[in-house]
Amino acid sequence: MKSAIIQLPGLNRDRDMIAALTRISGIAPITVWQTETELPDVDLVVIPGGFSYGDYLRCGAIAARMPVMQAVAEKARKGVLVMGVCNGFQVLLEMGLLPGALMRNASLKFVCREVKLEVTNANTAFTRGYAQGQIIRCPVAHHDGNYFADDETLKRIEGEGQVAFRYSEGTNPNGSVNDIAGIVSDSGNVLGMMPHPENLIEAAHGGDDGRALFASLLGKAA
Ligand SMILES: NC(=O)CC[C@H](N)C(=O)O
Repeated sequence: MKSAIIQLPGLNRDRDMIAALTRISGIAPITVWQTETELPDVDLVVIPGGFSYGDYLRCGAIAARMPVMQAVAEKARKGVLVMGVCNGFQVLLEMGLLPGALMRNASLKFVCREVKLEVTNANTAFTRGYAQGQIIRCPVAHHDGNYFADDETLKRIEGEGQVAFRYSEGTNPNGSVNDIAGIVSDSGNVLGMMPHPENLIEAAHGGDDGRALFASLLGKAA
């Protein structure tokens, strides 16, 4: 599988994502700077986590308006897999590629800890390596992870199986409505999630529960 990683000033999880994709797919992703207007021919585009533009204005708002994002939106429209993790999720919401918004954590504090996630829909390109309802460990590190959507949108995404991951076992770290931790687009090829699966892929990380997500994308066993 060929992948591209978008790089923006202020991101800090891009190297972790590159390492995870390289480790699991055996092919290093192509890195694409924010000012590019075209993307290479790839199967997967990833917007990694961090603090693009210092989180000024709103997390992800400035990044969403950079030239490369039009190319990302075009790939999404064509059905190419697009994944945004943490700041990447915020960018995808700001671009309108996913519904809802991420607000300041209910605690008004930055949270950096491990949570439990339920794989709410194991029938997506990103989650098929997990069992339906499986509980996995995953780290989080953010201050704007409080997912919100209006009642109508919430009903739709819940009804259509667009909730991919939910915080479980009372570990919701940010006040997200319905414990939502990650969602897919109605077309199923765009995933946004706050937790960081790229930081739990091998023994040195203290576990490998994130591995199956990447393996799902590659059509490989975890
Ligand atoms: N780790 C991240 O990507 C953090 C995202 C964003 N800067 C926040 O704190 O909410």
